[in-house]
This record gives sequence, structure tokens and C-alpha cells, in this order.
Amino acid sequence: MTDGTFVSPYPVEDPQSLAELERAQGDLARAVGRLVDATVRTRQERPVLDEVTARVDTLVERLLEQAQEGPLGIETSSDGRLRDHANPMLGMRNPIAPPLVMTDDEGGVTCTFSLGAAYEGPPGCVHGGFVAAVLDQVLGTAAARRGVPGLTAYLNTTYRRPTLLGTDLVCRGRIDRVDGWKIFASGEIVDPQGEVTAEAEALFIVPRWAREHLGTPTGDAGDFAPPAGETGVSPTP
Ligand SMILES: CCCCCCCCCCCCCCCC(=O)SCCNC(=O)CCNC(=O)[C@H](O)C(C)(C)COP(=O)(O)OP(=O)(O)OC[C@H]1O[C@@H](n2cnc3c(N)ncnc32)[C@H](O)[C@@H]1OP(=O)(O)O
Repeated sequence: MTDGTFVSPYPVEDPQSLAELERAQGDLARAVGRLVDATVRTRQERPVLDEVTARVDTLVERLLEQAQEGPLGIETSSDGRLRDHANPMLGMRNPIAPPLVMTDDEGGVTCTFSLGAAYEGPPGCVHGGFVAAVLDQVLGTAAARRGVPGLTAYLNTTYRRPTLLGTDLVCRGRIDRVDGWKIFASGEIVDPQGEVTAEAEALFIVPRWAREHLGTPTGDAGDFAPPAGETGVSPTP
């Protein structure tokens, strides 16, 4: 989804306590994100590794004492907007989300980000799948912010040069053409030297099951509620 692009049709009963819960969820995700990074980079040996593993297992059990069965889907945030907190690119509750933070600009969106050791593909470089995932999310967000929140029908990615880990990167996405429920977008990742490391052309399509709920492309979720069983997307009142 698009992390707050759409106003939720569901009212929030107690925004203040939900905001406090969200802060705690975000803190946990950031702490676990540091754990993921440390797990990849540590040079500790046994018995330290055994000790940490046992402590992590205990913490996992604690969290699972109260957990839902399946994925999160879409939830209404304390700010009254629809958010996909589990999104691995920008979800507030997902420890592996870099996270990507988007700003609107003329014709699309811009995102600055940096990826660490947990995203390594070729030595010192971002794994190509994550390069494509960043482009997918940024271009998809540009489409959604134009009121056409589609699923990716294709994403043609060209890798021009290695995308280095630990550097400040910029990804831009723009809309090239809108044709009804289809939106054609393109974008690129640029390194600190101003060189394009990867670029993509993509088509996003609002699926049939979502069209009647959107009515016409508006940029707002309206009374959006996907039919049960037709998609994994499940808004939570
Ligand atoms: C509030 C509402 C929320 C809604 C939802 C939120 C999503 C908000 C996303 C934000 C940003 C996310 C960024 C990460 C994005 C992912 O990660 S999405 C996950 C990866 N993608 C998928 O899983 C998509 C899987 N594929 C599908 O679900 C379906 O094939 C599609 C793409 C939705 C299209 O199916 P459909 O809805 O049945 O559309 P259909 O009527 O068959 O085709 C419509 C038109 O598109 C054309 N077309 C279909 N597929 C293709 C294709 N691959 N190539 C070229 N043309 C095609 C058809 O020929 C047709 O053309 P016309 O005849 O109209 O000229």
C-alpha cells in the first residue's frame, strides 16, 4: 500500500492511545532492525552467540503470547489514514523496512534512503532484488498519489552500475502516462556522485476488485473494502 496516502473510511476511537501504541511498535521495529544489522555484522563467538540466541528466543515467545495469526493487511492509523505497517519497504512495524520516506514533488515522488549490511548482494553492494523493490515501491507510490493505486503488472529494471551499501541514495519516481485504471511510471536510483545506478519502467493497474470501490481515480480510499477471499488486503476497522 502507500503508507498514509489514503484517508480511512473507519473512525479511530481513541487516537491518542493508538498513537502511543504506534510509537511503541515503531520503537520495537527499530530495535529489532538494529538486531538484524548486528546479527549480520557480529564477530562474536560461542558462548556469546548461544547466550544471545537463547535470549532472543525468550523475547520471541513473549511477543507471540499476544499475536495475530496472519498478516497485518491495512489498518487505520491514529492520524485517520490507511497504512500498511508490515510493508517491507516503508512499514512502521517492519524491522527490515529501510524505511523509505517519500516526499511529493512535481510529477511524482522522491525518496532518500541508505541500505546497510542486511541488504548485501554482491560484496559491498545492494542485492538486486532490493534495488528493484525500492523502485517498485517508489513508482507505485507515485501512481497511488495520483489517485490510481495499482498493483504492479510489470517492473522492467535496468541495472546500470552497482548500488553501494551505506551510501546516501535518492530514488525518484514519476508518472509518464495514465490510461484509465492503468498508470505508466518510470524512475531511477541516483548515487551521491549523481550517477544513475538503476532505472525502471513500470505499469500499475488498479485490479478489477478495487475499481468499483474507488469509483473513479480520486486519491482517496472512499468506502474501499475489498471482498473477502479476493485479496490479501484486509482493512481493519
Ligand atoms: C484503495 C484501493 C487499494 C488498491 C490496492 C492498493 C495497492 C497500492 C499499491 C501502492 C504501491 C505498491 C508498491 C508495491 C506494489 C506491489 O508489490 S504489487 C504486488 C505484485 N503485483 C501483483 O501481485 C499483481 C498480480 N496481478 C494482478 O493482480 C492482475 O494481473 C492485475 C495486474 C491487477 C491486472 O488484472 P485485472 O485487474 O484483472 O486487469 P485486466 O482487466 O485483466 O486488465 C486491465 C488492462 O491492463 C492490461 N494488462 C493486464 N496485465 C498486464 C501486464 N502484465 N502488462 C501489460 N498490460 C497488462 C490488460 O490488457 C487490460 O488492458 P485494456 O484491455 O484495458 O487496454
